[in-house]
Amino acid sequence: QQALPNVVILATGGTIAGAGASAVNSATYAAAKVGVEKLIAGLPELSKIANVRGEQVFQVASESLTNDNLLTLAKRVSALSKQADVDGIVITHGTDTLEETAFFLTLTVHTSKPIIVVGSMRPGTALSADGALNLYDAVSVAGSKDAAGKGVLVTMNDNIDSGRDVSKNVNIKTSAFSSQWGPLGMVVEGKNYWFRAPVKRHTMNSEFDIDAINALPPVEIAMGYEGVSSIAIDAFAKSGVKAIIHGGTGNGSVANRIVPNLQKARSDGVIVIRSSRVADGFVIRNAEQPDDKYDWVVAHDLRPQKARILAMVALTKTSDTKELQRIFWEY
Ligand SMILES: NC(=O)CC[C@H](N)C(=O)O
Repeated sequence: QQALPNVVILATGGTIAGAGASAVNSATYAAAKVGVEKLIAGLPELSKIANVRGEQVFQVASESLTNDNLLTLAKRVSALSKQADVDGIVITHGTDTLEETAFFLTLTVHTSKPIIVVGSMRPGTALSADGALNLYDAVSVAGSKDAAGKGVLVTMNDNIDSGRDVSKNVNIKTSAFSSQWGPLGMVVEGKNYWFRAPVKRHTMNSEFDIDAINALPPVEIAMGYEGVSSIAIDAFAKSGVKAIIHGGTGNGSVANRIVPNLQKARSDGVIVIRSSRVADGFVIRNAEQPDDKYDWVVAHDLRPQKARILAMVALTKTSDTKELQRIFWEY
């Protein structure tokens, strides 16, 4: 229909495409089973709010996605966003790493058209399945003009969150996704209600462009905890990683016995990025560790898995630690 927006659904798998043996299987089921055509056919309400078509990009549980998958998906989103007959794009995705893909897309796809990443916590076969409404909301937001220019968004549980800020914070409830900075708005019965806008650089305003990125450098994460050894850090450094994200305790603190190992990694050319395993808050430069002296970078408010995404993207352009720190403040 002419008056309706054209929305493309890129399906990648996850619970939103999951199926269980019975309606009471809300947690025991197989992810990534239902194809995109069936997802669309199962939600006839979509045809009232958009001209929807689907593409099956992958059919996987999101914990198994690779860097190559990220590149493939982002390049497809970028190509579609340049088409005059596409007004918005929805990506259906497993929830386990949804926040990583959403952040990657918001850093690298140059468009102001709405891009929405969506998943569900229960398979479509379960009682009170959440996928249908989440997908309806995603298509609705993707087709609305007021969602343009806000970066990649996530619609889960009636909220509209920033793809940069949002994380999976509960692993078993439909209220799984939230951000310490709050949602940008809510979507109710096909209408968007906005309350805030992102201030970090994204999409049109990003210096990174997926059309120019063909490979991502290896970046690994080492956790901090009582009794931590240097085994992981030494192995990562030896393997040739370009950066190590240290998911430290508290304010990004680092056990004194592994500081020399991280210093050695840095002097061998590995970028060291301090983040925190604590869900909320942020890491302050030169607090806990002398970052200036050691030539380390801090991850601002990004959790280790989000810091890894930004590090990979940033390292496609620079390995200068001052530049990397600027990037971590700005994105
Ligand atoms: N709720 C989910 O989507 C989790 C299913 C699966 N582990 C995934 O991330 O794809």
